[in-house]
This record gives sequence, structure tokens and C-alpha cells, in this order.
Amino acid sequence: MSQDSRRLRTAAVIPAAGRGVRLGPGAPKALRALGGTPMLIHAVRAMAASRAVSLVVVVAPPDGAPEVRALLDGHTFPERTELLVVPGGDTRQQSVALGLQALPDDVDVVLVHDAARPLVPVDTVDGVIAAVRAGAPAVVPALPLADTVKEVRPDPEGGQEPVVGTPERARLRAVQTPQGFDRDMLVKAHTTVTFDGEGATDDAGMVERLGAPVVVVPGHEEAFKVTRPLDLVLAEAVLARRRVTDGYA
Ligand SMILES: Nc1ccn([C@@H]2O[C@H](COP(=O)(O)OP(=O)(O)OP(=O)(O)O)[C@@H](O)[C@H]2O)c(=O)n1
Ligand SMILES: C[C@](O)(CO)[C@H](O)COP(=O)(O)O
Repeated sequence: MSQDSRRLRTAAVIPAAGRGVRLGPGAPKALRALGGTPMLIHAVRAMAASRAVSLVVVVAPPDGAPEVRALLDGHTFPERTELLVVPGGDTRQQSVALGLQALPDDVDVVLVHDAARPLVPVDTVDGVIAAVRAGAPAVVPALPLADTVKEVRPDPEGGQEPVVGTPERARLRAVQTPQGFDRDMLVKAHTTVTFDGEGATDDAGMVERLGAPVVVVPGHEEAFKVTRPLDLVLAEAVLARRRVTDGYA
């Protein structure tokens, strides 16, 4: 991490430029309602809930930055939270890279958080930040797996897929966001590491390619990603319970 004592801010980059194809037809996923409020607003509030986060950069759908700016302006966030909006790209990796380019010089720790994980608890966010501030260049929240995982040989024609292996489950973790990074390390990964096809599916994977250490901290069940329709049902249920038990907005 930089020794420059002027670089002390923690920022969160929220890639929110995806379509949400797996969720089905409708508005871009980040703009769809959860408990009557767009998922993106929940995700921004989840980052802003950490007192350490003073800047949130939202990466909007490529043609939707003005709409997202107006959406944010119509909602309330903690006074300490500065909000920037930039247009995103064709892949998550490109969207994160565009968000990183918007960071001011005084940011030294960066969180990257999916808009599609609107309900991550603040303790998880703070745990990631604390681990980066303690010296880890890259930190991922993660949970053990409930299912056994098989490695298969995928069939592009959609036919039977033979199993080629069963990784030892005790050694596997399902990783979530926010993932936390020393800013210089993450920028280096995004400017030097290349992935084919859909790009890197997470940012820590890019840092791994640099040969730098990535450490795991405990994730949280409620930090799940809204990907398919059933996830939205679960998210609504979690939110409804929070509203009863915590007075959550
Ligand atoms: N070009 C892209 C693609 C994805 N994302 C963001 O990356 C996060 C995780 O991606 P995912 O859950 O896969 O979202 P989508 O790409 O929207 O979903 P799908 O693959 O079902 O279309 C989301 O917050 C999504 O908005 C992004 O900013 N830019
Ligand atoms: C970054 C991530 O949420 C970690 O689990 C995940 O890899 C994103 O994958 P997606 O296919 O872009 O949703």
C-alpha cells in the first residue's frame, strides 16, 4: 500500500451496467425494484453504511448514466458520502475498469461491489476494509459451499457433460462482494491482465494472475447475488424481515 499519508480514502466502485439476462426481461437489473426501491439504491446504501467509505462510484449502463444520476439524486444517503456516476462497458471487467478511472488521487483502498448484491451487511463491508487496511493487497468475503461441486467437460452442443473431477469441498469457497483492494494493485491488475471472452468474473481473480496474495474473510448469507428470479423472491423476504426486526428502510 502507498506510504503517502495524503492518500487515505476508501472508495467503493459499484458495477451496475449489466442487463440481468438471467433474471428475465425488464429494466436493467440494477434498476429493478426490491421492496419498492431500485436494487442499486440498496447497494449504494450498503456501501455508504460503512463509516470508512466516503466515495461511491456507480458504473451505469453505457447509455444510462444521466438516468442513474437522476435516480441517485432522488434518494437520500449519508451526508459523508460523495457519489459519482460513470458509463459502463460490455463486460463486468470493463465496467470496473471504467469505474477505477474515475477515482480521485486521494483514494488508496477500493472496494468493488456488485449492484446485484443489495443486502450485504455493513459488518461484512467493514471486515473487508479492515483486512485491506491491515496489509492484505486483496481481500474477498467468502462462504463454504453447501453443495458438492463437479468439474465437467462442457458440451457446446448441449449434450451430456462427462464429469472429470470432484474437487475436495472443504477446500472450496463461494466468493462474494465487496472485494477489497489496495488501489495500486487493482489498477495494475486491470491495466495488465487480460482475460478472453466474457472477461474476468471477479476482480480478485485478476490480482491472482499478478501472483499477489488474495485473502479470504467471512462472507454472509445475505450478501447473495440476485441472479435468477428465485433470488429476487429471497431478497424480498430478507428485506421484509429486516424491516420488521431492524426498521430497515
Ligand atoms: N457489462 C457489465 C456486466 C455486469 N455488470 C455488473 O456486474 C455485476 C455482476 O454481474 P451479474 O450478476 O452477472 O449481472 P448481469 O451481467 O446484469 O447479469 P446477467 O449475466 O444475467 O445478464 C452486476 O451488478 C452487473 O450490473 C456491469 O457493471 N457491466
Ligand atoms: C464477482 C462475483 O460476484 C463473485 O462471486 C461474481 O463472480 C460475478 O459473476 P457474474 O456472472 O458477473 O454475476
